[in-house]
Amino acid sequence: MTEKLSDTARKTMLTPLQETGWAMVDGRDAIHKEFKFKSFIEAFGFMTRAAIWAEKWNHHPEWSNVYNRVEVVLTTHEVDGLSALDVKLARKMDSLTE
Ligand SMILES: C[C@H](O)[C@H](O)[C@H]1CNC2=NC(N)=NC(=O)C2=N1
Repeated sequence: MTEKLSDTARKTMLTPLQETGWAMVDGRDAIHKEFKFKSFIEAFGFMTRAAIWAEKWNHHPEWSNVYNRVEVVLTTHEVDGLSALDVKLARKMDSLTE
């Protein structure tokens, strides 16, 4: 059963993500990050690679793409807030840009 991140988990798990550009969404228990790429094709390729992991983990982002930018919001709808799955997917997305 997916659970909301505890307060202590938030401190230990979200702090490193803030260092890579993730931030809380105002008014939502969710995190967001804008990824910027050299081109539309690079942005779309990132989305394709991330989509494979999202499908594998059955945990999907709320995201939009404008040209070379991808805006990503992560939250867990089942618990109406952040869970470990959001942290996992955020870390994976960061790794897919390297
Ligand atoms: C039925 C399906 O397993 C659920 O709707 C999954 C799909 N992907 C999901 N993605 C996210 N971000 N949160 C969820 O609660 C969620 N639930």
